Amino acid sequence: ASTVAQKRWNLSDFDIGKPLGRGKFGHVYLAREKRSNHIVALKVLFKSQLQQSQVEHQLRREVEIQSHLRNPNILRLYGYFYDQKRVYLILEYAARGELYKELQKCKYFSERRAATYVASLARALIYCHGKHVIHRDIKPENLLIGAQGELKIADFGWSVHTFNRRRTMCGTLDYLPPEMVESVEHDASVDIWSLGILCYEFLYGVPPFEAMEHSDTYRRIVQVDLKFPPKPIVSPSAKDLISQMLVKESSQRLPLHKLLEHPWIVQNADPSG
Ligand SMILES: Cn1ncc2ncnc(NCCc3cnc(NC(=O)Nc4cccc(C(F)(F)F)c4)s3)c21
Repeated sequence: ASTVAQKRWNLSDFDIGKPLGRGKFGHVYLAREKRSNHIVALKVLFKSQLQQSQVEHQLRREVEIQSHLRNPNILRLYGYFYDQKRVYLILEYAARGELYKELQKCKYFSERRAATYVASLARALIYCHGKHVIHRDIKPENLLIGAQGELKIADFGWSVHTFNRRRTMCGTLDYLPPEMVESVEHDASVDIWSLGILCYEFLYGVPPFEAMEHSDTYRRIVQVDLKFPPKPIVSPSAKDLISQMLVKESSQRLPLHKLLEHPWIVQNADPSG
């Protein structure tokens, strides 16, 4: 039988449902594939905008990379199709939506919830790095929540196979490690830095180097100006983990498999993830 990936899809294969969100390049809709009744998310991208931003090659790379990734904490990209004006991404549907909205609602997460998310992201990144893929854009906006509350990394639009490493700047600087902000060579340890930023933001509700001006954020990142506010109360063990991840020298950052053995993760993360 032909797998999902080989079928040539088109819009008439789907019933389109409610909008799920809108990104810079287009909107996402709930959709049902008519023959199988399979619920998916359909991201609609305008070719004109992709051409304007010269990102078509990134989209092709994303589709290529995603077609080889299978992990419970990585949102599946089942396939794509296009018509005259648009490109459509057929995506796994994450029933509990966007993590950043959940973080805004709760202000910050409990240590158990934060550690559970960080551990599942670490496992997903170990899987990606094992396939020589670095995501490079780990931030709350790219994280979704599945039906059982599990975290799913989405949007590999900035991911690369680790032999080519160039990247142009775009989007928030907050999650970028020093070597990317300074635009020098970088490797999989960039995702360890971003995971450290995320862990801080899960616990405090804001990323550690946030500042009013880009120039101030830039300076705080390259100086690793890491401060832990007195509120909310966060365990010393959590601060120890974050301090081992937000290290300027990329080779000195805590490796992801060591993160899974860190006491804060062992004592707080729910093993099911
Ligand atoms: C909101 N929401 N709620 C539930 C839910 N369930 C599933 N998905 C959702 N949202 C979509 C999440 C995405 C996954 N993969 C993406 N990929 C992408 O957007 N790629 C992409 C776009 C434009 C340009 C480029 C390029 F060219 F620069 F590379 C790359 S977006 C959901």
